Amino acid sequence: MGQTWPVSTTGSPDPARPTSAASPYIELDRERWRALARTAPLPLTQADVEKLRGLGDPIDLPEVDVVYRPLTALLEDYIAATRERARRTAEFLGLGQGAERVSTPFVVAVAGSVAVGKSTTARLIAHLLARFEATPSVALVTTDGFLLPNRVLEERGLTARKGFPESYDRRALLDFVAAVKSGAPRVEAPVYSHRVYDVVPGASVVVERPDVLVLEGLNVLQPAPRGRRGASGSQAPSALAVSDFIDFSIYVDADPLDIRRWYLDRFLTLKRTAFTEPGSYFQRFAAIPDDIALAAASEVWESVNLTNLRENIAPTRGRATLVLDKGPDHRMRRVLLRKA
Ligand SMILES: Nc1ncnc2c1ncn2[C@@H]1O[C@H](COP(=O)(O)OP(=O)(O)O)[C@@H](O)[C@H]1O
Ligand SMILES: CC(C)(COP(=O)(O)O)[C@@H](O)C(=O)NCCC(=O)O
Repeated sequence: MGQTWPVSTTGSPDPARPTSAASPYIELDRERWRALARTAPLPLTQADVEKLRGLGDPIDLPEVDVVYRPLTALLEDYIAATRERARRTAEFLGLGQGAERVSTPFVVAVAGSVAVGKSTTARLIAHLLARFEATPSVALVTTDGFLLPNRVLEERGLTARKGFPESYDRRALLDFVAAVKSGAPRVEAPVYSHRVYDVVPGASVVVERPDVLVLEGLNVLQPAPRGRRGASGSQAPSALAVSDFIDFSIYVDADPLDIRRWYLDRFLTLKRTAFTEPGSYFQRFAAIPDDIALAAASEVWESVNLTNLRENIAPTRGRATLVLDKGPDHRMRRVLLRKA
């Protein structure tokens, strides 16, 4: 509570303002980015508007138009360039009409804090990318399915560390993304339920070689964990990270005080809706007064989610291809795009 934590002191340098004069990013302020919407293709149709409203987020449609239409047009350009490179590589290798043989799903990752708006961004991007003729098939996977089951978290003393890198089955997540990027015809990802606050035994989402995989999660830009040394002192072969299989990454950024407010607002909304449902892990909160429930949620924010943001998530921001910086009202303030 009352946390003062300016964006520039998150433990990693603001990627737009590194200590040296040069930055690896091009910075576009709201007006400059907005101007791109005038020429970006595929304006929203009535069907899009209805579909987007049906996604359950309080989406401001003009905002979708100015932010996500240029963003998805840019992504389509990266996808086309990647496919062209695959075609040229196949030609170089003498694989004949083998663009297929080296071309795999384009993986777009969406990273950022709990409650910063990753899910909303990922859903919007997935919907908008599927409208393009070149990418009709788009799959969306969230990394929460790869969290260790509550039973295992308890055994390892990680119950209060949900969302921290060590709370995931990192090997399974890495294997999943590696299989998708290997062009495997069918890959399964486990599923997490926010209602029961646990991984759903036996449930999975199937990814069948889509044009694009949107992968959303707190830790998608995390570097590989430090490899354990084997008996011979040699480094264990675990140096790969999920980020090695990402083609384009988006870090959704905002002031932590704003994110905290969004977290608590969402908590209050859920308290009145999802928490009242039978089987909800948080049903006990539905019946207690708002101020008491909010005090408990603030404590979780400070001790779990803000700590994870500071220690593990914000330090990965500078690895993103694009940083989407949002103001207190969720409106985009600026976009940082990595120089080519
Ligand atoms: N563009 C937006 N406009 C208004 N509210 C938003 C927007 N993006 C996210 N939110 C709200 O902020 C909260 C957090 O967003 P969400 O996508 O659930 O975050 P995350 O997936 O990062 O935890 C939710 O209550 C969501 O409805
Ligand atoms: C499930 C999450 C860890 C997010 O997982 P992600 O999909 O980003 O991998 C997070 O939403 C969460 O529930 N955190 C636990 C702390 C809390 O209840 O706020």
